[in-house]
Amino acid sequence: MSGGSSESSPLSGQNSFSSLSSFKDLELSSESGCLSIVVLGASGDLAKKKTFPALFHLFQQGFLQAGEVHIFGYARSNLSDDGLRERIRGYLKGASDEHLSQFLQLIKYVSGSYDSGEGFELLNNTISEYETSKNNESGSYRRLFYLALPPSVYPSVCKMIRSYCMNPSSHTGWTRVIVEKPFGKDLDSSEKLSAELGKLFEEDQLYRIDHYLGKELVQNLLVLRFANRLFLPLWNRDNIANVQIVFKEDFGTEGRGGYFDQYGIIRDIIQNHLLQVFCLVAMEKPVSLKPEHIRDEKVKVLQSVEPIKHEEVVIGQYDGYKDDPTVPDESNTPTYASVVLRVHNERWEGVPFILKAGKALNSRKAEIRVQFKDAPGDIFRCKKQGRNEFVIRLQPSEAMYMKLTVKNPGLEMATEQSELDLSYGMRYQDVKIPEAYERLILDTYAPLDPSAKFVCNAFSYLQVSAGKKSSFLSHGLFTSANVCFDRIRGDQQHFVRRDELRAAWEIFTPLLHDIDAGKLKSVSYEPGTRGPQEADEMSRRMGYVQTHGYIWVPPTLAKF
Ligand SMILES: NC(=O)C1=CN([C@@H]2O[C@H](COP(=O)(O)OP(=O)(O)OC[C@H]3O[C@@H](n4cnc5c(N)ncnc54)[C@H](OP(=O)(O)O)[C@@H]3O)[C@@H](O)[C@H]2O)C=CC1
Ligand SMILES: O=C1O[C@H](COP(=O)(O)O)[C@@H](O)[C@H](O)[C@H]1O
Repeated sequence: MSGGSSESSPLSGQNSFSSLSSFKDLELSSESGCLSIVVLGASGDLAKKKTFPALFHLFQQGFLQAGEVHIFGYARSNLSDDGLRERIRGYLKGASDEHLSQFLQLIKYVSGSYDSGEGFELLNNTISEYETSKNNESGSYRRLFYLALPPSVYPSVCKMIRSYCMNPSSHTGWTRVIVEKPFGKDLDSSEKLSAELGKLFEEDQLYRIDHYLGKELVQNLLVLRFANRLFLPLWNRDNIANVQIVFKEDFGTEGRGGYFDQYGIIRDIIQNHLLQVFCLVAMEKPVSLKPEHIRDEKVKVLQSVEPIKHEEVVIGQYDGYKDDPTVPDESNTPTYASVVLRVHNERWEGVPFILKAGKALNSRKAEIRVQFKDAPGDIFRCKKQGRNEFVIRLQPSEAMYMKLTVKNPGLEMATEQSELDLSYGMRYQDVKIPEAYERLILDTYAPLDPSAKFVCNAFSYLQVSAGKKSSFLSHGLFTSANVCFDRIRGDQQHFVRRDELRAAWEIFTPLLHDIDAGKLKSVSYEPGTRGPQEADEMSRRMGYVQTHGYIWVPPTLAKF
C-alpha cells in the first residue's frame, strides 16, 4: 500500500482527514505497461453513443494516458481509421479540438467478421504491434475487450478472442471481457450463454455490465443504508409499508421496435436494471465491502424472492407501438409492466416491492420511493397530509428527499407535508457527476496511477477536474473519505456475477414464459400518460397511499 500520512498533508488540520493506520489492509494495485482497449461492434450505436464517449471522458480526466493506452475498433463494416474517427467525433462533447484529436489519434480500426479466425488474427497482430512498440520488457500487457454487440455473437466472438487475441502468456498482465445485456432471454438461454463463456474465461475475467450499477445514486445506496444510523432501525417491515422502484421514459421504442419486440420491458429494464437496484435496497449488510461479500448478499436476497403471482402483475402496450413496421401486428410484448416482488425473510415479509417500468409515458425519471407506515396514535391527523416517503431520484437531477409532516409555519396550529431535501445540483454545485459507463469501464482496469482511484470522491474529483491532480498527489493525500470510497469501488463489485444472473432469471422466467405464451395480456395505454390505470389500482391494493396536495417549492424560487 502506498500513500502518505495525514501529517504530511497540507490539509491535515482539517477534520475530514484521518490517520492512515486504520486502513493498512487497503491495497492499491499499480500496474505498468500498455493497455489495449478493443471495442467490438465499433461501428454500432452503443459504441458511438456510450462506449467511445465514456472512453473519451476517461481520457479527458487523465484516467487513460496517451502513452499507455491504445483503442482498437473492430467490426464488419469496411472502414478506415479515419472513417471510424469521423463516425464517433460528433458524440465526443466538451473538449478542445486539440484534446479531441489527441484522443482520436489513439483509435485504430480493424475490419473483420465475428466468426472467422482471419479478422481476429489481424486484430491480434495489430494489438501486438502496438504493444511491442510501447512496452519495455518488464511492462505488463493488459487487453480489455468490450463487446458492444448483439448477444447472439458473444459465443463466437469469445471463442475468437480466446483462440487468437489473449494476452501473450510470456507477459504479465491480463485479458478481460466486458459483456453487455441482454444476457440471454430466460433462465435456460442465459445458463447456456454463461456455460459457453465460462468454458472460455474465468469468472474474474468476465465483466457483465449493467449500467444502472454505475449511476451515482445507485452507488450511494450502500453508503446511505449502512453508514447512517438513522436508517438502520427503520429499514424493515416494522416501519416500511411498501417500496416502489420506478423507471419511466417519455419516448417510445423509436426505430428499435423490431429488437425491442423480442424482449419487452421486463427483459429490457426490470429483470436487470430495476432488479439490481432492488438488491441494493433490500439486501442485508455485507460482511465487508469486498466485491464477493456484497455480491453474496445480493444473491441471497434474490433467492428469497417468492414466485411472482399473476394477480400482482400488470402489463401494458402503448397505442401506436405496432405501427412500427418491424413489430408484428399480433404482438403482445409489454412496453409497460408493474410487477410486485415479495421477499420471504425476517426483514421484508409482507412488504411489497413494486417494480414499474414503461416507455412512452408522461415523464422521464428513475426513482426509488420508500413509503413508511402511518404514525401510530396520530394526534395530528397526519393521514390527511400523507405518509413519510423517502425518495431517491436516480435521474434526472439526482436528489434524495424525505417527505414529512411539519407544522405549517405561522400562527395557525396546522400541519402540512414538506421535505428534507438533498438535491445534488444545489449541494454539489461544482461537482461533475460521472456517466455510468465511464465509471464502470474505469472499474475494469487497474489504474496505472493510484491517484485514479480518487475519482469517486467528490472532493478529490473536484481537485482532479480543477487540474490540481499532481500537487494533490505529491502530498500523498489520503483521506478517510477517499479510502472509504476507494474500497467501495473496486473490481467486479458493480458487475453482475454468474450466480446473481441465474437468480435474477429464476425470478422472472416463469412470468416471461407465461407472457410469451399469451397467458397474460398487455392492456393498451395512451402514449404520454401514466400507463395503464390498472397499475395504479394495483399499487393502491398493495397499500401504496398517494399523497394529495403536496406542492414542492424548489429552493431557488423560495423567498428567503
Ligand atoms: N429535490 C427535488 O428535486 C425534489 C423534487 N420534488 C418534486 O416535487 C414533485 C412532487 O414530488 P412527489 O410527491 O415525490 O412526486 P409525484 O407527485 O410526482 O409522485 C408521487 C407518487 O405518486 C404517484 N402518482 C402520481 N400521480 C398518480 C396517480 N394519478 N395515481 C396514482 N399514483 C400517482 C407517482 O407515481 P409515478 O412515479 O408513477 O408518477 C409517485 O409514486 C415531483 O415533481 C418531485 O420531483 C419534491 C421534493 C424534492
Ligand atoms: O438498457 C437500457 O436502458 C435505457 C435507459 O437508460 P438510462 O440510463 O437512460 O435510464 C433504455 O432506454 C433502453 O431501452 C434499455 O435497453
